[in-house]
Amino acid sequence: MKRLRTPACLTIAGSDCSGSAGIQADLKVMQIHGVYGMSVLTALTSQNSRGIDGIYSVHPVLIERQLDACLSDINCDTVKIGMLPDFKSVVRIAECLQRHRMKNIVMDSVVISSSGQIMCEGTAISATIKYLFPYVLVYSSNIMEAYVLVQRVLGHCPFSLRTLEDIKNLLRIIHKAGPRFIVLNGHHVAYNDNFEIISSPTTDSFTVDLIFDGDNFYVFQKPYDLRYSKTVHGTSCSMTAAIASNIALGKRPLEAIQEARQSIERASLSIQEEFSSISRSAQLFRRIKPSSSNHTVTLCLQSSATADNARPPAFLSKTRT
Ligand SMILES: Cc1ncc(COP(=O)(O)O)c(N)n1
Repeated sequence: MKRLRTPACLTIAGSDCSGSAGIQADLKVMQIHGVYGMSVLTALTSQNSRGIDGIYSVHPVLIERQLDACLSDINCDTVKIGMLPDFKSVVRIAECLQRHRMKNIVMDSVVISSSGQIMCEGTAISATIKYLFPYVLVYSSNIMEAYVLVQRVLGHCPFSLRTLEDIKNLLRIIHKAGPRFIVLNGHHVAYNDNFEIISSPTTDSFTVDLIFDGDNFYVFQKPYDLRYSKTVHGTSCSMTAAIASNIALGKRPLEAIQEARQSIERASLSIQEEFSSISRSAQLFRRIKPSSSNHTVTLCLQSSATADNARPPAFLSKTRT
């Protein structure tokens, strides 16, 4: 059926003055996908590819006013949430999103930046779990952030991270707290053939990304590649903005997630390392190509307890392990 209007997406995030992460990355990615982008700023930062040296939070009242201004005027298909600096902002955002009955919420966990900077107060994480998680459709994080989150959910993490099964258990706990789909970026962690985490990767080591939908784990195993850990900062902002855009375009969550992962991964891998950071950033955004919706994705499905009933969507061709 022909679309009558351009899909619209709202990003609630911090500003990255250097243009690679946060609001700036989100709007670029939405534009690439042909989605109309709106933005609510939660914080101003001074940063570049080497690190972050200043964070200034926007007053929660002004965050709420920005949100009301956008949502009371423009029909919004998807909300993408990034940096949430403090408790009060989270509470205001949660109230406002409920008031406007926003359903398609995609959240990027912005707890620690790729340069190692803490991006929010601890109480903001607790507020996110309590007030926002019940409404989150897709939640995306890396392993360290997932671990910090589980510590906040349970008060402590009841196991240490030694194997892939431990990582899956983190996702099971997060899923119980609310988000319906969880995307785990695992490219910093290396495994051996027994799926044990190893600290000194060899040429045989591999990494694992996961998607969990509450029933099934979709497992993406790749050779450990140093290039993944050297990509431009803002890669996870771009990936979640791509997921939000795909959902705004009418794709189902698993399809939206998988296409976004692939397009960002392809773009990241083709970046030429010899160039300056600004040029690498420019290359990333230039090379993000939204996937066409009718391609087949081959992935490896590892089922949880419901293995026998597991029925992946038709567009995923599965191979069981
Ligand atoms: C405003 C803002 N939001 C998010 C990130 C995280 O991105 P990364 O972890 O790639 O540094 C960032 N650096 N700045």
